[in-house]
Amino acid sequence: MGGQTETAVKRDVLAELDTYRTREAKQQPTWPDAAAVEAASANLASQPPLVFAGEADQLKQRLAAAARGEAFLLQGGDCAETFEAATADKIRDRVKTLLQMAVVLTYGASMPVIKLGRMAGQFAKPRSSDTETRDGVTLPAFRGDLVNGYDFTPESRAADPSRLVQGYHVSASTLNLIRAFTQGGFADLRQVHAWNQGFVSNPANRRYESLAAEIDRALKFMEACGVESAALTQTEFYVSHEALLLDYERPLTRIDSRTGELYDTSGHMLWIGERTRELDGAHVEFLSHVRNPIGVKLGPTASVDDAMRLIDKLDPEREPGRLTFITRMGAGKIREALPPLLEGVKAAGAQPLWVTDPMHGNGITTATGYKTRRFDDVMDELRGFFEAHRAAGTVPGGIHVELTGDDVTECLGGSENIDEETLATRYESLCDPRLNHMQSLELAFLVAEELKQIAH
Ligand SMILES: O=C[C@H](O)[C@H](O)COP(=O)(O)O
Ligand SMILES: C=C(OP(=O)(O)O)C(=O)O
Ligand SMILES: [Mn+2]
Repeated sequence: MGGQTETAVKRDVLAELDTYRTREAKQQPTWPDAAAVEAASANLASQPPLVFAGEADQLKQRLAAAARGEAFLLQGGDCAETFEAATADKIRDRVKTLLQMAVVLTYGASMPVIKLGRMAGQFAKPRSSDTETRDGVTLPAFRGDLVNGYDFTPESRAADPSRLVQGYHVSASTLNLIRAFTQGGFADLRQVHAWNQGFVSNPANRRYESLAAEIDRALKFMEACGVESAALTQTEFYVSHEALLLDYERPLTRIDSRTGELYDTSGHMLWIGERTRELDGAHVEFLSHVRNPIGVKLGPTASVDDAMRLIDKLDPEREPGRLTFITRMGAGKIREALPPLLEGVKAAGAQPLWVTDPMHGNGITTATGYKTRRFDDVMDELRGFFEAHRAAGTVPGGIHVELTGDDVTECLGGSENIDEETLATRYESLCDPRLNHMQSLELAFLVAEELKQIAH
């Protein structure tokens, strides 16, 4: 192909991608200075990709296995990552928590677990309201560190495009550390006890300890038999975030030199949120043009028709692993809302990966103003998810949760029995309440029980 022609082909591919600019993009910030957005965008466009297209393809294959019931997806991390909390200790504790949960699930289900962080890019938030009022003062709502600051001052809450570039660099250093941890020996299964160290002692990690002891024995047995495998010493770990801010996603979208196809290189998997999944909206249009695995959140108002149109638009070829539906119905609604969706999509012959987000349909606000969730509701939605799939004969392929390795008090209940008064002691989230380390392990044990029933 001549140089001229190749340039023309690339131009056409990018022009198609840019169709999204003609569609309505909800939940975008009001940037005060268009020239500064241009400059940030040009800067991002000149940066190296954060992930390699081949890795996104590999994840797609793993997700395809999950959709067939041959693997299980564990997707988790903060609601809103922050620049300040992108420290070695906090990243390590989140990775450790996910590795621990993965061990519990793998052991329970005898199935590979795909580890996918809500990490290294989860910096932009859709909000119910554009503004926040405190003591009679109204300012723009906090939209995530990629947009503005959390401090309640006019300066901090003004949208600042230079944050787009800062977010790229924080994502790069986060991803670098994740890669180092998971490839460099930290994720070696012989560290299964070490991942539990440093966390406050609690019933869930004591239960974990006894499972870790069993795994240890099994590993020693395998070692004695001469079994050696990289699968025991390293682990694949992928990253994902909501592709909300198109001024961030667009300049990080690149043409893959191997295939000439477009990939959004800001993360391995990108998802579309409940508030931005309109079929004719900019987010659906944008992601329809990239080849990464894509998720879409589906809330209780989603119809079979909505789901089928999204499938036709985002996955017209029905490519295995391409599309994940992340349902977030609420504990009180899942048993009514999910079965018809599963049955309708199945009847139409489609096989997306079905994942449950048992967090976002269960939000409540306490009298004292804390956004929280009851751990019991989260567990109840999880059970409802497995029930619905059992009844429909479809595959419950994974979970999507907001969690942290820190000992926070953001969700009510769990075996520590966090109550409304306790919430104030260590409520650190800048957006939604996360499961703490113990609640995350408890949840993993429950899911493992459910998966065991399927396996046997
Ligand atoms: O994850 C996010 C929240 O659910 C979303 O940002 C909405 O939060 P809000 O209702 O506090 O704006
Ligand atoms: C905003 C989120 O979810 P949803 O789009 O399902 O409300 C989220 O995952 O943080
Ligand atoms: Mn959230």
